[in-house]
Amino acid sequence: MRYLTAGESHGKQLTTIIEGIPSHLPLLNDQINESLLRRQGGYGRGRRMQIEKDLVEITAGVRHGYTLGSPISLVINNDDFKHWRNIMGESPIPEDEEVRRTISRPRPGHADLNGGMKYGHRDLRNVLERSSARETAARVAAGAVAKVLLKELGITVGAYVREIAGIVSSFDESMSLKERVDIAEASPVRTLDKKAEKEMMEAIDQAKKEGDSIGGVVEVYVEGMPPGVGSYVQYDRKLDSRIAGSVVSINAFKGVEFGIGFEAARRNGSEVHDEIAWEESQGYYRKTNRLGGFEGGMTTGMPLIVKGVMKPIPTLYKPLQSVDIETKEPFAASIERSDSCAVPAAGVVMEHVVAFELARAMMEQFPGDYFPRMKQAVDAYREEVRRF
Ligand SMILES: Cc1cc2nc3c(=O)[nH]c(=O)nc-3n(C[C@H](O)[C@H](O)[C@H](O)COP(=O)(O)O)c2cc1C
Ligand SMILES: C=C(O[C@@H]1CC(C(=O)O)=C[C@@H](OP(=O)(O)O)[C@H]1O)C(=O)O
Repeated sequence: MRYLTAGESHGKQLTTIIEGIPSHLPLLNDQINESLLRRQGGYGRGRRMQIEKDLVEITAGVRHGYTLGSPISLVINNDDFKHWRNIMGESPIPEDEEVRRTISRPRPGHADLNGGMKYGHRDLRNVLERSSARETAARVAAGAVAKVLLKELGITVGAYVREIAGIVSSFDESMSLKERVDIAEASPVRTLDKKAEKEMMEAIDQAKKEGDSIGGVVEVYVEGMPPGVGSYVQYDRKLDSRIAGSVVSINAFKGVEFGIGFEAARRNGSEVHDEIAWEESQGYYRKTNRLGGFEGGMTTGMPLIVKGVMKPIPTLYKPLQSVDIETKEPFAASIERSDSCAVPAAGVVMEHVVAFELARAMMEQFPGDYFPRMKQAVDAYREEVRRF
């Protein structure tokens, strides 16, 4: 199972093609739209999100609300395109520089300069348009389909914000995923701690006022993964490693932690590893879940806990120094609009990116052409390993 996306930030539309989803999976636009809407929200977003209303059109692979087993194609329109029609080149290159809005000033922290050198684009807009996190809408669409598949298999995935600008949320870690998600979705910064929520919102306001930006940490929590998904036998089949790669592939994500994460480096082994127990109704389980649900590149059957670290947004209203590639003169970047904090939205992106990797691993492990057959195999496997 794999997916590809295409589309420029201010181009006509975003396209996602997913291959490998089994047939006979119930799938409706609304399930994808709910995810797209969530990604657009969150305190700290800029003006662009007031222009867009992300809605998916399923253009292939589904009939009468069920998947066909053929590639699924999803399209999301960019409403902002109407303002960018000339600039994005529907007609021949306009003479007027004002209309062309050519970019020769690379923004620190973005793909602009490296991408320009690599692809020979002297108009850095050709880099910016594709490297923009607008593309994450297309990835969320793919992840939303993966979430539908996982849910039918009894696997649920959610996300919330753990930290913004050094303000750390604390909460009762025995809460179920449903409890966590219900609280997060009611919070403007998608966090589980009311006190931290207020401080996080103040920090976003403050950063905005100062023309600065801030980052944070989001956490994805997964219930219902059977044990033994992924593999230890080959490096590229280790599920934790695949998840780490997919998280860092999200724009502005710079790190990943599983369970207690980097804290493991500071503790003794007895305070890190999770003791094993068995009980008739649930089978094998761990008495704690400090390793976040992974051992040996495979799931343990405990909830998965994955953190992603997002750097502050690189576009700052208080501009950073850079160099104009035409004149080689220094300049201070000028800004039209930007998010000041996209951590709450990025949590939704991470949830969907992780969901896709999990669905992919399930598809590799269980027969995946016809969904009812796959479900049967997953149920039989759950029963087998409970008694192992
Ligand atoms: C949901 C989301 C929204 C973002 N919004 C902005 C933005 O408004 N302005 C900006 O400069 N960067 C924004 N970014 C981050 C940039 O896209 C990212 O830093 C850039 O593409 C460079 O990639 P890198 O940080 O992974 O190296 C956003 C990222 C995400 C995940
Ligand atoms: C469009 C989205 O995010 C964009 C991501 C982004 C960037 O540089 O990554 C820059 C901004 O784009 P614009 O310059 O058009 O305002 C954000 O709005 C989105 O999330 O859908």
